[in-house]
Amino acid sequence: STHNHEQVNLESNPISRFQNYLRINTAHPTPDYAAAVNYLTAFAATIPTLQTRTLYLTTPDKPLLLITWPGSNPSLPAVLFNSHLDSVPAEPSKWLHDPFAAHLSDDGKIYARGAQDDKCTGMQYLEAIKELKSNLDYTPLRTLHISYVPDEEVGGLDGMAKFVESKEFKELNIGFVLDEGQASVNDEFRVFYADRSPWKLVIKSAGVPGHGSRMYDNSAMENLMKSVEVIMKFRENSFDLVKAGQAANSEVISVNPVYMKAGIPSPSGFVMNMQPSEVEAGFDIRLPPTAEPEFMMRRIAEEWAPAWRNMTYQITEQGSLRDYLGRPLLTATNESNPWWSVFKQAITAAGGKLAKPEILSSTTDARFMRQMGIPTLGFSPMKNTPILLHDHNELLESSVYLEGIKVYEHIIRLLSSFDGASVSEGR
Ligand code: MET
Ligand SMILES: [Zn+2]
Ligand SMILES: [Zn+2]
Repeated sequence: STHNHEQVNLESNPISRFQNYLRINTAHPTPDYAAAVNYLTAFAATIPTLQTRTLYLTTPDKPLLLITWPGSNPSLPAVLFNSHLDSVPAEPSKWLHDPFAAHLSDDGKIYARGAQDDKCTGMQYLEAIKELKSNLDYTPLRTLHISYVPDEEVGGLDGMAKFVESKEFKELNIGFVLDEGQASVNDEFRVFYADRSPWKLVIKSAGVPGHGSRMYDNSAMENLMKSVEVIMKFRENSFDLVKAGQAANSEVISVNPVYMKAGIPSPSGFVMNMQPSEVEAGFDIRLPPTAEPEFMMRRIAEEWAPAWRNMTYQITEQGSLRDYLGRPLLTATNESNPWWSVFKQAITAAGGKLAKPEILSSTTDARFMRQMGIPTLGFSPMKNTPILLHDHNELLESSVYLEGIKVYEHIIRLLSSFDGASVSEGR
């Protein structure tokens, strides 16, 4: 391999190792995947018996790192732990500390883009294996894989979506997957059995241009604003259900405006006395597995961006809501799924409490594995932690990070020594 291990700064303790990983800027739009893969590869090389492979499923700048801990019975389906290499951008000027400095405050908080989402899990997996190997000399029965994938934050098309379709993935014979979850604000760990489906909606309106002083019908701006009103009313109805305690955030269809593009630019800002002839707005929509996509499509075509109001629209659906038989992508969290029982036991063994399983309100690469029929749970061991993913001042307490390593030690041990599941169960 071409990796240069000498350049990598591997500290002697887990917190500094985590900080160094966080300092690698893998934020979009220019994630340094090579540096992240180099770092993880170097760390894995310090743990005996771990094998590493780098796959290039699309372009050379989008590596996918696969780390393998061979089990004593390779004929049993393997367990996969997944983590994405990339993160969303950060606006440094709005943070208390540089988002890529991984500053450790006096009260033990690590500030960094990716601290929660999800560079924590990526390093915790390896730290847990390191502990299991060095302290317990444990050998797994089932083979265990860790995947580090690119591009999760931009929809996963060049990452996990490609990986699950590859022959390399099929050869792994994965029986169960653990992927990222979300922080818990109380002392119960959260676990997720489904994601919401992400749609990007762009609506555009064309209209009659004219003098800024004139009132007339059918301007592009008026047409767009009418749609915005209708959409925000739909949003309010969803949100009211949540506020009234009738549904969880993740159980309703959410729609949030994320950008607006309008106006005629001028050196000092925008031309104020002209009404533009073309405007556009973008919305982030998330559909729970229970939603009917066809129904939503019709609503958008007829009410949100109707052609009769001079509107056009584009929906980019990123990953399907259903598997190839049309079943919603849910992983069973009852006794029908033996992996679920083992996972639950592991949390108990770690001294943890588990909240009622939830649908994740955002979206992860787990949907691609579920689409392949592989039972997949979302889990990030962060309790008593504010939910700061994609936010300014994303942070993680070092004590929470260290406790997470312990939790993964139990999870990895129980899942990889589980001998009872037939492959078809839990799917
Ligand atoms: N994890 C990201 C999110 O939930 C990207 C998912 S695919 C749009 O926004
Ligand atoms: Zn994530
Ligand atoms: Zn994210």
